[in-house]
Amino acid sequence: MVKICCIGAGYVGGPTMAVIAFKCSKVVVTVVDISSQRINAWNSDHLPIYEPGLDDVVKQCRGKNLFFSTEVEKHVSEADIVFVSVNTPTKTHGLGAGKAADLTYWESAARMIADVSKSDKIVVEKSTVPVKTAEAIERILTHNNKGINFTILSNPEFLAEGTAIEDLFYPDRVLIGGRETPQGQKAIQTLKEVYANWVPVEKILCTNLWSAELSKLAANAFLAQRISSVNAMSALCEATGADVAQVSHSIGTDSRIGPKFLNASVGFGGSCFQKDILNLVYICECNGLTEVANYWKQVVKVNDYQKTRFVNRVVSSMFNTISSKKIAVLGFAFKKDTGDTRETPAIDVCKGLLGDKAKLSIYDPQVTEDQITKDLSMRKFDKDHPAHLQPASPTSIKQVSVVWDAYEAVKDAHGVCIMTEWDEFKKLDYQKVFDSMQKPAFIFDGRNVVDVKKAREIGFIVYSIGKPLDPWLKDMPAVVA
Ligand SMILES: NC(=O)C1=CN([C@@H]2O[C@H](COP(=O)(O)OP(=O)(O)OC[C@H]3O[C@@H](n4cnc5c(N)ncnc54)[C@H](O)[C@@H]3O)[C@@H](O)[C@H]2O)C=CC1
Ligand SMILES: O=C(O)[C@H]1O[C@H](OP(=O)(O)OP(=O)(O)OC[C@H]2O[C@@H](n3ccc(=O)[nH]c3=O)[C@H](O)[C@@H]2O)[C@H](O)[C@@H](O)[C@@H]1O
Repeated sequence: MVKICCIGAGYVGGPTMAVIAFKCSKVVVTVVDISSQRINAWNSDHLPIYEPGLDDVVKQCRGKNLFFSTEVEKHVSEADIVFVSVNTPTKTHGLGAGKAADLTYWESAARMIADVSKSDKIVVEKSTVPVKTAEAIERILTHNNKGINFTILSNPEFLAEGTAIEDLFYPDRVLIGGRETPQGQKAIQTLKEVYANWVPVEKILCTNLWSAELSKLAANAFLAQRISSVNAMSALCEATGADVAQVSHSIGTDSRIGPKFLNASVGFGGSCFQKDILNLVYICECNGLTEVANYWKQVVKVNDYQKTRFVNRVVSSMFNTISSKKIAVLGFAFKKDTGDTRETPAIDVCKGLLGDKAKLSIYDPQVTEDQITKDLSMRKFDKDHPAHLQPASPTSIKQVSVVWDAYEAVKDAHGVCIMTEWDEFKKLDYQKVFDSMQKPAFIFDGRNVVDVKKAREIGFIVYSIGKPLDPWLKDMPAVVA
């Protein structure tokens, strides 16, 4: 029986290991974490993350060949293959602060593996790491040379939150990078055999270590770049009367461009796109590639511009002041079907609105009040560190209330900002919403979920990203400097 241990029971470690256990009955998988709270949740009926289909998979294997434990050292020492899926956030201080990846958690995991191991192991980079990390990790693993062979592989994860189980069941590809040595190739083969239990072999791509590490950063950069490209177009659409949905459809039917990832929005969020691009920028700068670094930096800049543009639309539309006005914020998660709020555009938009002294009433079906309060009081980049390093009890913010119903949020509001494309926001009774709001009633749709024509017929003044502007908004400046 192959024994797998995964260090890090987060959004990646939890679902990926659950699927490996589910698909490979002959493999025993143990997921370990320093956070006992997280492990307890994995062992309970209320899993620590919301992900469609995850509950079923976990229930079917937990206690059979899938285990969650805080006994990190014990399970690492017993494993044949150790996946490392810990946080790799953006550095907040020191050299490379605000750009470079913080490898503190990875390094401490690697040191622990080296210290507790008594047998040969394959160590798999599951976290997203800078290219060449494997070299540093190899040095750490072999520092106290006890005669144990560690073979390092890079096996980056491409799942997206909200569709993690589907992505893991039917991946576009699985990528495994290893050293071009007999030992490296043998390790690739061992990991390949695990995935081959359910992934067609032609979809398992094998490369050298550096290609695998860099491919992950490149994939996220390309995906984010598409969103920034379409968002840049959305600004031009608003200025010219073109409709960004029509433009996206028109260009997406070109098979060379393709239709996916062309939805204009208030900006991309999530724990990875920004951090991975900043990391890529830093690596380029370190290699003296300033022009290349600047090229990728622009993807993040346009994303920030899109959020600022949105806030400025809200303020300028509402007579240039939102001071003391109630604004309903529908959705806080960075996308639908997840409760994850890391780097969600809602944080920057809410902070922008609060900066103009608005009163916010926030509703998200999956995000707790505690989480929202934490997010709005935390510094940028702090969010992606392990939970035990984050502020314990955030102080509530006077101007913000969090409610558990969309209709409650919009009651007496002057404006509604839609921040997440939850299906339920498409199905709201917008006549009822309109009736309960102050007039004129505004909708600012950051996700293009509202039927603009219908909403205007009801009487709303509607701003929808990249759509032809409401006559009310036409002469308002899109971005106030
Ligand atoms: N969230 C996502 O959708 C994706 C994330 N990734 C990458 O995967 C990595 C992990 O991301 P997430 O799962 O989202 O992070 P996460 O924050 O949800 O999970 C990381 C876990 O590692 C634990 N941890 C940290 N140091 C530890 C140590 N020394 N020993 C034991 N446990 C430790 C933390 O307590 C935490 O529970 C990151 O590098 C990320 O870039 C890659 C693809 C998708
Ligand atoms: O490395 C990672 O963490 C993962 O990052 C993304 O996955 P994720 O962030 O979970 O979700 P996405 O579906 O990519 O959405 C990211 C953000 O872009 C936004 N988005 C996405 C698509 C689009 O057309 N427009 C748009 O604004 C989403 O609303 C969301 O805020 C990638 O899609 C995954 O392949 C990758 O593994």
